[in-house]
Amino acid sequence: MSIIRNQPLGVISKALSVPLLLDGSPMYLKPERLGWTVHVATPEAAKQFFLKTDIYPKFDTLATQRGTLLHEFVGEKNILFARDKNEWKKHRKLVNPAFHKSKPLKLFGTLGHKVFKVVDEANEKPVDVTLLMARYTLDVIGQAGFGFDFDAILHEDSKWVNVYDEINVAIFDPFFFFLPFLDTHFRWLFRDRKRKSELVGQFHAMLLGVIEKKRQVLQEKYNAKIQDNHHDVVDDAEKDLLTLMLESDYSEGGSILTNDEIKSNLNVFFIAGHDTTANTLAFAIHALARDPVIQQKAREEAIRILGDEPYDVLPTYEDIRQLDYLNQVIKETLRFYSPVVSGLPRETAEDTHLVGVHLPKGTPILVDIYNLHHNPQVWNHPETFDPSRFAAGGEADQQASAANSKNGGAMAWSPFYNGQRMCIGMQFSLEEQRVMLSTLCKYRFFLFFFLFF
Ligand code: HEM
Repeated sequence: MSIIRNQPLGVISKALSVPLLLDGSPMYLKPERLGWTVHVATPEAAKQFFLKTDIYPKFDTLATQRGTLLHEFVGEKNILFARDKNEWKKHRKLVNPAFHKSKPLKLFGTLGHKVFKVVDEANEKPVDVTLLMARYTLDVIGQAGFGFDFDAILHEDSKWVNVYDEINVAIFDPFFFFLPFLDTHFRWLFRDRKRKSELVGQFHAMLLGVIEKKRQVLQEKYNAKIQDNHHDVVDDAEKDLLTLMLESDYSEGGSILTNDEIKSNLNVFFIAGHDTTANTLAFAIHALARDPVIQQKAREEAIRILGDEPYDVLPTYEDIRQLDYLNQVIKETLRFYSPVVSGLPRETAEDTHLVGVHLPKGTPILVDIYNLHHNPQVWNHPETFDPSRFAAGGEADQQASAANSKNGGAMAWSPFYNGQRMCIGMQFSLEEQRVMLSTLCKYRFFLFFFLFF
């Protein structure tokens, strides 16, 4: 009934799957697109799953999507969908340095100032926070990803924002997502779908243009360096991910990833990094609006660290390291709302046992992040939003303590997954959230209800 009534995931989960965990079961079966799929929902089972990537390789998700708009958009070879270990390692190695440099805090802060402009211009009228955060993270991923300005916060009707939005909505259209054969075999019946495919082509052409241009600039810089030993003057933190990827490509001695592979990885950053962070930010603001006490505590901390001058500030590393309470709010938001409810499905590469349960070769399996985070056998009062779980020495620390480590306690909180294939954008996203939320705290958040009669 919950599904038919189109109720939120939390309600469906509470009604259907959480009860299956009450007797301490580590996993349950659920029908998915790939057939009956094992959903893992305890830290101990999750730990074994995360650490044994050879036994639980990614399912070839793209094989079921070849010819769909999703496949057209992300392409074949990239870090997220790679199933083959060597293929994945190649991408991760090239993408890694870009994510391990310091993060573009200045960019996060400057784009935040544009957000304030929108809020100020609303003049105390309600603001659609979900939309505004989606605009913010699109501008972040455009500029931090490949130095491209979508200008989405201030001009939501600009050409590339519309193109990207249309593609994004079309890719996850449930009709085509759950019936991919309509896309692969019957697209000719849907004229609008064909137009979406043309938009993907336009978007890709734009990306390839940017990649090619950056390659040329780097090649020239690289040649100049060889001639006059000239040193780079641009701060790594303010370089975009594409430049950092191409630079590490050069330091590896030439083009290891083709333009198509680089483009595919950039598209993955959109799929993996845009809505995920936007939704977390929107959920955090929602949680603060629902609880004035938590909101006030977060605001007092932000003012203590950033000051309450009338002008807009740009938080430094030193500042955001001190945002202890806000960090707890962010972590609790990621637990409570779990913007990624589960990772991409894996399948067992051989007959195996997971916490004593026999799983035959070829079984589809994933960690159900939402239910792991809402499992009453794991968390005290999981349906209460309580940031103090993440205070030093609090519930999360106790879970992760040495005494609980063999039971996978440290994996009880896994919004970014864990192990080798953990989210590479985790720190990037966390810094982005810390900058946005700490500076946005100068406003007071209220819930606004639409009443329909
Ligand atoms: C709140 C924000 C985010 C959440 C909750 C999140 C969550 C996740 C999860 C659960 C995975 C594992 C997926 C799987 O293996 O099936 C993942 C992987 C990944 N994420 Fe994120 N993510 C976030 C933000 C980002 C950002 C900002 C970026 C990039 C700019 C990013 C890039 C990636 C990539 C490239 C992978 C694949 C890593 C690999 O397989 O080696 N994510 N993310």
